[in-house]
Amino acid sequence: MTDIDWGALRSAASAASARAYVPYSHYPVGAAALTDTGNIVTGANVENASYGLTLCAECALVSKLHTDALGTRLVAFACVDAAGAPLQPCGRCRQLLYEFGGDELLIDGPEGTLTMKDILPWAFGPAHLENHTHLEDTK
Ligand SMILES: O=c1ccn([C@H]2C[C@H](O)[C@@H](CO)O2)c(=O)[nH]1
Ligand SMILES: [Zn+2]
Repeated sequence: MTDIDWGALRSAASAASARAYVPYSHYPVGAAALTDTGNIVTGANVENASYGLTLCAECALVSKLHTDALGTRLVAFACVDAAGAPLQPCGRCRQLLYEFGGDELLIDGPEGTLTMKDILPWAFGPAHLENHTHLEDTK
């Protein structure tokens, strides 16, 4: 798909970052994605006094994808820092996004469009859990 409105996605991500809860890092992150149903889903990071429990912006996004019925698959994804510059998803978030976008998910990169396969090669995903033999079935 070549007709992605990356400007609109970045704007949506920036708007979402204004809703970040970042009293500890003071590092707001906003994420936005175009879904298979043509909706835009967003998320912002939500920190916690127990720092390690912080939810990344992408975590909020994938949760809202389903809870707000905005689609089932992600088509294109953008993430921005407070300055509106493209931000690379952390490793955990790459895996979270892979579940709903797969190898073909388009990613807004610093020098053009990347794919999920570029930033998470040889990914583990839902396909690996299909048609496998359950341990119980072998008994
Ligand atoms: O992919 C990422 C990487 C970091 N953060 C957030 C987590 C934390 O609140 C802040 C600093 O790490 O940035 C995200 O939301 N997404
Ligand atoms: Zn993350």
